[in-house]
Amino acid sequence: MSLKISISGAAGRMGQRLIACAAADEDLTVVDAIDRSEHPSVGSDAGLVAGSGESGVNIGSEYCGESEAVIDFSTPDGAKLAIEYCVANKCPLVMATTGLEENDIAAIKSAAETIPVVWAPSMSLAVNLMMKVTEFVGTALKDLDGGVDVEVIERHHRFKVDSPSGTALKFGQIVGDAMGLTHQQHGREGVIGQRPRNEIGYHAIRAGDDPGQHTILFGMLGEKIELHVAASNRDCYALGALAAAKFVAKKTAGLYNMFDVLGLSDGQV
Ligand SMILES: NC(=O)C1=CN([C@@H]2O[C@H](COP(=O)(O)OP(=O)(O)OC[C@H]3O[C@@H](n4cnc5c(N)ncnc54)[C@H](O)[C@@H]3O)[C@@H](O)[C@H]2O)C=CC1
Ligand SMILES: O=C(O)C1=N[C@H](C(=O)O)C[C@H](O)C1
Repeated sequence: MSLKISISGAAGRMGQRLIACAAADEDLTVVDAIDRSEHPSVGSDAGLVAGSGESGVNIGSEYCGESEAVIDFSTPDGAKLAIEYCVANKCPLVMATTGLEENDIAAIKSAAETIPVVWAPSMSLAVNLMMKVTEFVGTALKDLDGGVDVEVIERHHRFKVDSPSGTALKFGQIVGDAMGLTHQQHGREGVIGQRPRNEIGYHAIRAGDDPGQHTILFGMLGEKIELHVAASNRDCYALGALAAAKFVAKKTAGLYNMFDVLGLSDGQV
């Protein structure tokens, strides 16, 4: 039986790749292609907009009510509507939108009390594996004599609106927890003095059409480690989100992440 899914943010860069990748998966059927009502593609066939051929589903702003999982790659406003729809209709949710505020995050956690939710800033296998490696390296270097300076450097396309990326913030949280680093420093300018020991530096580069790269730099005295992960295109995120939809559709209420989907949770690796 094919799983019926809804895509929120369907006319966007990620939405189009989700529509195209889902069309190539016989275990999935897209029943809703949701976008904001003012979007110029509303009323057009979602598959034609995505360049993957006619799908028979037009982009619209109302859910049809048949969905067995909603995938949201939109904006904080779109995410809010997706959460409200899923809670009201007891529908499993995959939340991929970044740049969320505290109240949005509270809404995700509250939703997970009644429906299953997968929430992750990156649906990529490689990124999630690198999070595990980052935790390992951070833990190993925690008490190193001479100290270790951690910098998180991310690169994305010029169209990205949130900064730093949700993934960079997650890398920072992981390495901060592992190493006991408490201060977040976003860029540096002026005569600000020597680098304090307890900070994580974040640097967000915006250039061209880059689909996403993250580097975690561990700077020591005499040597350094740079962990680097880069997307070649957006399908790593789309395919991860579709796997998350299949996962979440079988789960009971609760908050899950991509470690759960990929079998990378503690005790599984
Ligand atoms: N977790 C992950 O693996 C990834 C997350 N993202 C995140 O996904 C989000 C979308 O990224 P892109 O596709 O590049 O952006 P985009 O700007 O190309 O697409 C967003 C789409 O959402 C639509 N939208 C706006 N309001 C809406 C509403 N109320 N309901 C439904 N749709 C609405 C927009 O009209 C647009 O078509 C961003 O927050 C981005 O950071 C992007 C890639 C991977
Ligand atoms: O906006 C993007 O493109 C991406 N956003 C996500 C983030 O903010 O971490 C994930 C990925 O890096 C692509």
